[in-house]
This record gives sequence, C-alpha cells and structure tokens, in this order.
Amino acid sequence: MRTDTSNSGNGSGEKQCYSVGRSMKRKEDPRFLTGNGNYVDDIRLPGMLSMVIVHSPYPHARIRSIDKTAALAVPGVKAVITGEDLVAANLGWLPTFHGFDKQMVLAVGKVLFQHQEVAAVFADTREAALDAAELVEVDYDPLDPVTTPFDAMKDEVILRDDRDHKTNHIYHWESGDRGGTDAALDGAEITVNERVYAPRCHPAPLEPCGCVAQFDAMGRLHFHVTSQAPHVYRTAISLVTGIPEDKIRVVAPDIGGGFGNKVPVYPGYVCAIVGALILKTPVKWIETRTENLTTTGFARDYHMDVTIGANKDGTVTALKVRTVADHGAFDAAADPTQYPAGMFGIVTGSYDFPVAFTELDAYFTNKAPGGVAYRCSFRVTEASYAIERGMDILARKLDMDPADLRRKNFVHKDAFPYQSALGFTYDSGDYAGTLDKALTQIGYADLRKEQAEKRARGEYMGIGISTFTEVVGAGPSKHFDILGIKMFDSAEIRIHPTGTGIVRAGTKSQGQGHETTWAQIVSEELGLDAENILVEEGDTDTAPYGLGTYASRSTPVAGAAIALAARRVREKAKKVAAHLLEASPDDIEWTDHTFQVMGAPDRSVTMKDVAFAAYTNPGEGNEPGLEASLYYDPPNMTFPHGAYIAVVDVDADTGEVKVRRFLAVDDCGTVINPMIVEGQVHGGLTEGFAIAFMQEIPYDEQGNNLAPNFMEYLIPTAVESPVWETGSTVTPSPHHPIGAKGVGESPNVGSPAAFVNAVMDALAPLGVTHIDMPLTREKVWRAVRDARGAAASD
Ligand code: PCD
Ligand SMILES: [Cu+]
Repeated sequence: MRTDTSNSGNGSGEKQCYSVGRSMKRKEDPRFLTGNGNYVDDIRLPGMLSMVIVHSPYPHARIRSIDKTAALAVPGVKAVITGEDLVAANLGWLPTFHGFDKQMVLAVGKVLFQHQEVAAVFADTREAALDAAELVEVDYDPLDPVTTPFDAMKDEVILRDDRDHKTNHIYHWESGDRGGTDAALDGAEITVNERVYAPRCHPAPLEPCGCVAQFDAMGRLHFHVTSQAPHVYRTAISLVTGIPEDKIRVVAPDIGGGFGNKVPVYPGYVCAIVGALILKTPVKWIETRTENLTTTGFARDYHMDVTIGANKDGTVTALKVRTVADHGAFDAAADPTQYPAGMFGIVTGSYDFPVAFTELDAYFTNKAPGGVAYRCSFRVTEASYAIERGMDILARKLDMDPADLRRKNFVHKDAFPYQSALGFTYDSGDYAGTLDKALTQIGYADLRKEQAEKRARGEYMGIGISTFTEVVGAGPSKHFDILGIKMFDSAEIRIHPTGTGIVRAGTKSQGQGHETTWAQIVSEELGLDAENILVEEGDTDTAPYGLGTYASRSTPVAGAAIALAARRVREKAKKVAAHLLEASPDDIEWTDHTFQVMGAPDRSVTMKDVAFAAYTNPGEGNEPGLEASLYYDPPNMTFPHGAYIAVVDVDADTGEVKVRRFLAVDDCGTVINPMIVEGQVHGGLTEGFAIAFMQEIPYDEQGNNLAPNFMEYLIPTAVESPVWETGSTVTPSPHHPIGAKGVGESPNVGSPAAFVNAVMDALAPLGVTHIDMPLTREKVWRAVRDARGAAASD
C-alpha cells in the first residue's frame, strides 16, 4: 500500500495520478471549505411555506381535544393539521423501518412520549408558524408513564392500545445453542457475569433533519431531504401515499453528518408532503436541535447480562448474553427485516467460543422511538461493548493480563473463513498480528511498568484494551432487506470521449468523502485521472437504485459495484483497443493501466486513447460509447477488526479521568484513501469518547427527557478530545473485488470498551469492577467513595 499525502503529478505523467492506496485530497472539500455546500436549508423556492411542529409536553396522555382556532387566526398562517386530519387522508400511520410495527405520524388519541409530534402548522414565515404553534390548544388527560423496560415488562400499564396484543413486550429473539451453552457454563471451571448497559444516546449530527416538499406543474413531487437512503425513501413514499414512483424525485443534497440518524423516515417528512399537496405550494421543514434530540432516532438502550465460562488457564468455553431492550413508543428500530436485533450475533467478537447463546426481549416504554445504528452496523457497538467488557472482567478474575487473555482466545489467522458459534462466517482477519502491532506501537510493557510504580505510590493509572471484530457491508440479499427491498448496491460509469467521466452510485455521502474514493476506484481500474472522474450520488432521477449509506456498507457493497462496473467498461474498451492495435481482443492484456498486445509491450494504447476512439472510431461491429452499469449483491459481509488501547489517569478524589493516550490500530482490508480512513477513525473515536464519558439521553421517573439540548447532551470539542494515535494492518477481504472492508464505524464500535476498561483497570486496586457509561466525574467519584466506604467498614 502506498501512502502519499501530497497531490503530486496533477494530471500529468504516463500513469493515472490517483488510485487506490493514495491519500488524495478530498475533491469535495473546496466546496465545503468555501461555504458553498448546498444543504436542504439552503433551498429557497418562490411561495415556500415554513412548517413548524407542535409537540406534547406529556410522555403519556390522552388527547381530549385540539383547538386550532387561535393558531389559524395568526396572520400568515395557512393551515394546521392534526393526527385526525391525517387519519382521514389515510396517512395517520407510518410503517416502521423493518415493517413489524407502525408509528403515528401525528398523535391520534394518545401521546406516547414527551415531545411527540401532535400538530403541524404551515405559514408564510417561520416566525408566524412558531407563534401559531404556541396557540394550538391541546387538552391532555395525563396518564402514568412507563419509563423503563423493567417496569414495562410487568404489563401493569399497557402503552399501545392500537395493538391487538395487550402487552408491552414487542418481540423475543434468540440465536445459538441454549442447551449446549447452559451445559458448558454449568461445567465451567470459572464463570464471570456482569450486567452492562449501553445507554440511550443520540447520533446528534451537526445538521439536524429537514426537507423541502414541492409539487411541480405536472404534479410531480420533488422532495429534497436529509436522507442516507434516498431510493428507499422514494419507494416508501410511493407505497405510503399512493403517488406513483415515477412521479416522485427524492434528492439528498449535501448532508451535514448522518451517523444513522438520517436513515428512518420521520413524521415531519410526511407532514411536509401533505402540506405541499393540500396548499399547492412548496413547504420547508427544518428541525431544531431539541426536536432532533427528543424525537428522531435514538441509539442503543440495551441492558446486557454477559456470562462467560472459561478454564483456569483462561481458555473460554461458553458465552451467554441476555438483553433487555428499550425501544420507546414504537418499534422504529433501524434493522434489516430478518434481524430484529441487528447484527448482535457478532457478540462472540474476535474469540473462538465453542458454544454461545444470546437472547433478547424488547419492550415499549414512554420514550422516543428509534434504535438507530449510531455509527454501528445495527447493534454491533452494543455487542462489541458487551464482549470486550466481559473479556476484561474475566481477565481480572483470572488475574491475567487482558492482552494475554485475548491472545489466547483469538480466532487463529489460519482459521478463516471462520464459522462463529452464532452463525456468522468471518471472511478474514489477523487478530494477534493487529494486537501485537498495537502493543508494540504504544509501548505496552513500559506502560505496565509505569502503572505498577504509580500503584505503589497510590496513583490510579489504567490501561484498557479492546480487540473488536465488526460485521459490515449488508448485505447478501438472501439475508438482508429493508421493507422487502434487497440490500444490494449499484454503480453506473460513463467515460466521455476525452477520457474523463462520471460515476453514479446508489449510496449517499454525508461527509465520508465518496466524491474522492469512488473516483479513486474508477481511476485504479481504468487508468484515468481521478481528478477528472465526477462522482454523483443522491438524486433518484439519475443515480441507479441503491440502498444508501449506513452500516459502513458503501465501500463493501457500492465500492465493489464500482470496481466491477469499471471492469465491465474495460471489457468493452478492450475490443476497441484491439481494433486500434490491429490485434485480436484475445491477444490484448491490461497491464500497468494500459492495453498491450501480449508479448509486445511497445504496442499499447491508454484508456484515454480508447475513450476517444469509442466515440470516433470504435471499429467494425463494436458498440460505440463507453459506459456500463452494475448491480452488486455481495456474497458475504466484511469483517473489519482492530486493536485499541487507552491509557488514563484517574483522580480518585474528584472522579476526573484524563485520557492520556489512545491508539487505534485498524484493519479494514485494502485501504482506498489512507487520509480519509484516518479522518474516519479520528471522528469515530471522538464519538466513542463522548459516549464513554459524557453522552446519554436520560429520562426521569415522570418521563421527562433530561437531555433535550446541547447544554445537557454534550458534544466534545477539540479542547476535551484526546490526541488520537493511529496505525493499521491490512488483511484484505477475500470476496471483495479490491479487498476492501468498511471502516466508518470501527472507531465507534471499538473504542467505548477500551475507555471503560482503562478506567476500571485504574480503579482495580480499589475493588471497583464496573461502572455504566457514561463515566461522568460524578459516577466515578461515587464509585470510588462507595468502594472506599466498603473497604473501611470491612
Ligand atoms: N478500506 C476502506 C474503507 C473505507 N474507505 C473510505 O472511508 C469512507 C467510509 O467508508 P465506509 O466504511 O464504507 O462507510 P460508508 O458506508 O461510506 O459510510 C457510512 C459510515 O460513515 C461514518 N463516517 C461518517 N463520516 C462523516 N464525515 N459523516 C458521517 O455522517 C459519517 N457517518 C458514519 C456512519 S454512522 Mo451509520 O449511518 O450509523 O449506520 S455508517 C457510517 C469512504 O470514503 C470510503 O471510501 C477507504 O478509503 N478504504
Ligand atoms: Cu448499535
């Protein structure tokens, strides 16, 4: 792999300038850095109305009546719609992501969580709409709220009276060998057990959600929206509203971060479309920060009981994980249809468990709906946190170094493809190699020495390891679909006469840099300059149908489609090359990014020559033009892995934790752009750091959301964030055309456990075994105080 951070050789030279493995500067950045991005809120159309949503102050209440009179009297107000209006139009409910449940668009009869959408106001200006929203009079009859899944499971108060099943239980899911696992745990020389909680948190992208709905003179809907999956939106809108799909154009323009938050379809989108339809004028809806944090997809909220069985020498013999999941008011979790608990089955992680079992029960509560994959390929972060905490707890019980315990149990690098006890076939990996690299790079032995000295002085230093394996790139269509739509992806490539071109894909970048990396793949495959390959995504009128960008699937799926579509272009080009070289196509080979006559390397033509000929002189019987499209259904997921190490110093008297160092060694197979991958890792680590130490959406006993803004829901700035150290190993995916695996989510999946393990390691001398995230100063301080108190009273 070459790593070259300069943008040298711009457009000149024999070979292509930019290709796979080079840190080409991001092609999209000049637009962003000069303030010329084009976001949904930048759209201004003549006659455009502003929509504002009225929210419920109660988490659980019956709606006695809604009076619109005062709101409608505000100058500039055009309409107010309620749940009843939508029900009359047959648009009262929205199918949820995987289709098992439905969700109210605007509350009908009852509100089920604080801030739930109750009415939508349309006005000439945002100010008028805001004023009117305050004047919509809703008469509520408050009911007792249910705020934890443990209360919900008692079924004393049934939340959803729209459902036939009078229970708050949503579903049970299980995987693996229950009997075998129980038997192995019963017979284990050692077992450890801990309940760990992955708290309800929120992706909180910089740009909140929003849309502009417009019907043109031909009655065609143009819908600009912050969507990670524009094609799925188009199909969903057609199915829900009955508007023929050809009469709908969904455009996702520039997006200011998605992180899973912009996968689901939200009530505001439906209301904006309805408003534009009935008022016959464009409607814009842009969320506030509070609306984003309180109503759109939350993440996690998994209570996980982890039990590991092992021999005295540290060899693991069985894993059992039981989870209680809080899904909020509707089962709007973003998971593929056949996987209600997402990819939680990756919970065996990097370790060779002979037997395992996991089961999960999900419940309704009076909290916001969601369960989105916040930088996590559907519950992979939860799973990774559970197993990586579990392994550390086992290491402590065995009094073994956590690195040694891990190394002892890794799936061996010669064991791939590896069939896990919970049914995944891991494609490739070298876990020991990656861990060893990380240990050397950070100077592990010296750090342990330093720690021992500090402990002798009564100082609390901790080292935390996480050696995670992810499963990303959904996915093989026999297993993965959303609302029945198979999770393939697509690419379309056109090469112009002068040897430049355009590639379109079914994905949609939200900051990941696809405009650069997709061009690099085409460049590598076709020997053309990446600087002159335009990348276009996000417009359903032009892009081929694809399932979008989330779950780190773009590189594994669309990236593969792009490489293979380019190879299809190359096959066509070969015939033209043969014509130009007056040889048979069978005698032409593609070497060093040019077409050559076999055995005669001096007789060659470049792709640029061929492109021109394809339009000017294609040769008898050859199809003119140079383009190809391809739909790719991956044979398997990709399994990136990494070894992360955190070093912390804890002030036991104040609870303050300082992350002194953090090293992430990632293996995502073949790297397309090392600089972009490093940026992905930095971003994800910062989010993982926030989740570990400061982020949570808590609710009080009355069901009030306690983190409805950035005063309570904390976003780390450069001041709080540690300096990230990175490294990499490369174990290509055997089934991906260029060997690449996804990476966007790895740092978020792998890092929370490393941080928590480090703090627990620091506090080990005090006997503190576990603290649930986020590890705020107060929680750490309390844990230390309790531990000291217990020690004093012994
Ligand atoms: N091997 C490799 C891999 C990768 N890469 C690169 O990197 C990136 C990423 O990728 P991926 O991994 O494939 O992924 P995607 O699909 O593209 O994306 C997605 C992700 O991404 C991440 N990152 C990011 N960044 C930014 N800036 N922004 C955002 O928003 C975001 N988000 C996040 C998330 S969350 Mo989910 O949705 O939860 O499911 S999922 C996710 C791109 O550019 C690519 O191409 C390279 O180079 N190489
Ligand atoms: Cu997750």
